[in-house]
Amino acid sequence: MQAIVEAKNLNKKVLLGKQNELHILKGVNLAVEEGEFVSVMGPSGSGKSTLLYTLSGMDGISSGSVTIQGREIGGLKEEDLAKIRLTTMGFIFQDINLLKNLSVIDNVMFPALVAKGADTHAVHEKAKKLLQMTGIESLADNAITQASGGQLQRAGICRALINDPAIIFGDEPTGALDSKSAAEIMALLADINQKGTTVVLVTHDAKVAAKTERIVYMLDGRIVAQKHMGPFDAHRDTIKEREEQVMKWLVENGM
Ligand SMILES: Nc1ncnc2c1ncn2[C@@H]1O[C@H](COP(=O)(O)OP(=O)(O)OP(=O)(O)O)[C@@H](O)[C@H]1O
Repeated sequence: MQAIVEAKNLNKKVLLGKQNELHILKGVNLAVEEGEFVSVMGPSGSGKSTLLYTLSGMDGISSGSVTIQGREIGGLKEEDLAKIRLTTMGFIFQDINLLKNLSVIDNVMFPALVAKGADTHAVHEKAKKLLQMTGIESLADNAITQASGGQLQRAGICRALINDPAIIFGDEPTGALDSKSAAEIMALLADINQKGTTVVLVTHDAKVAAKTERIVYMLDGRIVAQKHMGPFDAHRDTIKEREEQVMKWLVENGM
């Protein structure tokens, strides 16, 4: 299996004032393979979001390297990096970041229309299919202010998928949702992953992590433990058992 995204000895430092430097990521090594479903856990401030943003090239790094599909992104021009982000990656955030003056379907279509020469009709058809897949097709023409949190998150997933990304990054994608909506969104992400898209998400929630194949645990800017759960198989496993395994692992490792 080839790594679709890989960090080698990744360091991220930021200057706080003139004198103080904060070392956020401290020599992180992580290879995510094509088709994997990975979650990143760890206490608040351990560097999870920073890892996600540096892996996706949304944030720069101080030293080390990040490669996406074998291509090191460190030396790329912003324009080239933006193109890679647009065509290779989808992003789902906790605070969904949809544009308030656009309808649900226009929000979903937006990243595809940014590309020059996009076929608006084809993009519209594809957006409709995605809305259908996520069960919110009836909201297509509604203002996003009329949608619930779970519905907005579904729209966010549709938007993340519109350019057929090879990889989806999620920063607490279920963090703002009630448990029923969170479970539905996770089922959707698992389904997308089964169809071949790599998914990497940050979560505080053991129930969310239990649905992923591999859990990476961060502490103070380092990856200190990993757990290979294997793919969730609804015929063989119950999510409750997997969640208990995750909780046990967290406790055993003093996490
Ligand atoms: N641009 C920045 N400038 C200053 N400090 C930063 C910056 N980005 C992150 N930090 C700090 O780096 C640390 C790691 O932040 P990060 O958001 O990656 O952690 P996290 O594990 O995702 O936390 P949480 O679970 O609370 O979201 C925190 O102490 C944060 O305040």
